[in-house]
Amino acid sequence: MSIIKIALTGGIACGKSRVGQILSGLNVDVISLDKLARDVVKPDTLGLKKLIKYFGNDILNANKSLNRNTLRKLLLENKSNQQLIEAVLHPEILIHMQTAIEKLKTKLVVVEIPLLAEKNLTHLFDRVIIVNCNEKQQFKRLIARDNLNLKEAKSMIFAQVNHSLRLELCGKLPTDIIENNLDIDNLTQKTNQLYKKLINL
Ligand SMILES: CC(C)(COP(=O)(O)OP(=O)(O)OC[C@H]1O[C@@H](n2cnc3c(N)ncnc32)[C@H](O)[C@@H]1O)[C@@H](O)C(=O)NCCC(=O)NCCS
Ligand SMILES: Nc1ncnc2c1ncn2[C@@H]1O[C@H](COP(=O)(O)OP(=O)(O)OP(=O)(O)O)[C@@H](O)[C@H]1O
Repeated sequence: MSIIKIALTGGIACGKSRVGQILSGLNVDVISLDKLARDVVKPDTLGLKKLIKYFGNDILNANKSLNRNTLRKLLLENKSNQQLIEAVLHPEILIHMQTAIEKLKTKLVVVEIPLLAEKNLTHLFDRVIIVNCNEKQQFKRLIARDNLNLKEAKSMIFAQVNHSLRLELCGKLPTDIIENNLDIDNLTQKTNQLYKKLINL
């Protein structure tokens, strides 16, 4: 039987990685596309070379690694930068994802994929988990975690679709929603419950 591929998505800072960590602690294979996105821009990669070609050496730190703050600013500056960065990085990220999935021998894999709905990638998966939280929590968590100002936080949130559109765009896939507005214990409890459902599929 082929592996069940479950997309783990949701708005920025709503708690996808936390859910991924909890599932990973339950021995589920979890692949993070944010992590793969870092791998494809390591020094000397084709990904980083292409970004340098478009944006110049200003996107590098003194040690030649990618300055992620600078790339984030460029991405948020205008739509054409965002499209360019995504056109360079997404194909590489998706190849890495397929390779990682092919290596697995388990019953299911969870892929943390922030832009599932935005990039219309639902056809690559069998099911979806959407982690959602209210806007107040989302701002609070994003600002605290990434040390952004309110304007930057707003731009990151508005670079993505909102929850109802995300839900609509994932419409064809069986969907589980985790509402993450309370504490970590509550999130752990909800994730454990979902885990029991998923391993019995
Ligand atoms: C903009 C970058 C440099 C910011 O790096 P940083 O280390 O601060 O954040 P990190 O990579 O952990 O991403 C945090 C979150 O930002 C959001 N995000 C990232 N890229 C995008 C994007 N292109 N559009 C909308 N939201 C995005 C996601 O919710 C993601 O989980 C980085 O996210 C990036 O390289 N983005 C382009 C690649 C991409 O689209 N990645 C998304 C996963 S496929
Ligand atoms: N229930 C919760 N209570 C308190 N803090 C939380 C809760 N859930 C998540 N957080 C915190 O909020 C921040 C955002 O969570 P997380 O990194 O899991 O979000 P994400 O959806 O993966 O974000 P991104 O799209 O940026 O990758 C983190 O600092 C995390 O520890």
